[in-house]
Amino acid sequence: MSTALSRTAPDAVAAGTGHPAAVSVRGATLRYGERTVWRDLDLDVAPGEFVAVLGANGAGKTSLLRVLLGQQALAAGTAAVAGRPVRRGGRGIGYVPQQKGLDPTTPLRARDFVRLGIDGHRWGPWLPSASAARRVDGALAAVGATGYARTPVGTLSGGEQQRLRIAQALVSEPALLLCDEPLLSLDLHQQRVVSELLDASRRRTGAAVLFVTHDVNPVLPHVDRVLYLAGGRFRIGPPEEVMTTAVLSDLYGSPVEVLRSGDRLLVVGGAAPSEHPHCAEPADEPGGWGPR
Ligand SMILES: Nc1ncnc2c1ncn2[C@@H]1O[C@H](COP(=O)(O)OP(=O)(O)OP(=O)(O)O)[C@@H](O)[C@H]1O
Repeated sequence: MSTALSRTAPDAVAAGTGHPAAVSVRGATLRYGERTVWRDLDLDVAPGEFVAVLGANGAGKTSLLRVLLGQQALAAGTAAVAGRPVRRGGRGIGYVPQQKGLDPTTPLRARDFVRLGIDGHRWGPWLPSASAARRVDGALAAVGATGYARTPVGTLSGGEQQRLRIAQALVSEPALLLCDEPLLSLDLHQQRVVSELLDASRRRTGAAVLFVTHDVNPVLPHVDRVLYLAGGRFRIGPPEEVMTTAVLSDLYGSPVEVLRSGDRLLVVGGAAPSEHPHCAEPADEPGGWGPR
């Protein structure tokens, strides 16, 4: 069932651009074996648009990013990036993967790790390039990592490594940024810095942002629309349309309450209906007050 509340991207980023959608997903169904994770998903993301992807553990958020990266096939439907069918290794996508600590022995300095975002796909020796080096310097500075540019990445803290992943995703100025819980491990100040950085970057370059998160609050000021996945179904629209008690209760098929405190949202309750016993437990509900 298609449950888009507002299928059209905001005028400010969609109207009159003449460009294909940054992301276009049609009638998409994702299955792992017998299990349907989500179905009949329709999603258009305009260049420059910031879409937060929300949903309980196991709702299929990371899987959606993997589909757009060409790493996961759909059971039905189509997915295109910048007007072209998705394919593995496609250029023009910056990806911040879900965080995993880097091996302490990883033989890379921080700035080399960031530079992989420019030429990591190439075989053979790196060609020194002044402009690539300038870009790396700029990306390091933007995430506040200049001070440890020469430090081996594996010896850095989780938050410091996370800043480098974000710099690596931004350094090539991609047309599409896929961010999988990019604020994890970051302190409050860095959460704000990184959220504002992603927002400024998409405004400057016209990159679309798909931002998977369990807490919409840190990015709420920047979000154009929310894609909420639950129990194989979805809702998409501006936060004020999707993040409501009525809409989320309907989506989950059980009582959910959305509370507001100032400009922050708290989602209480929610048990994702599931076609799979694996997912039949009450959802660890996203959308909480603040950083976890
Ligand atoms: N390669 C795979 N083979 C089989 N099942 C998978 C595979 N990848 C993911 N799944 C299952 O699909 C479901 C969705 O996984 P996914 O990682 O996309 O969820 P998510 O919404 O990102 O969850 P979380 O919030 O916990 O990160 C999960 O139940 C997961 O176990």
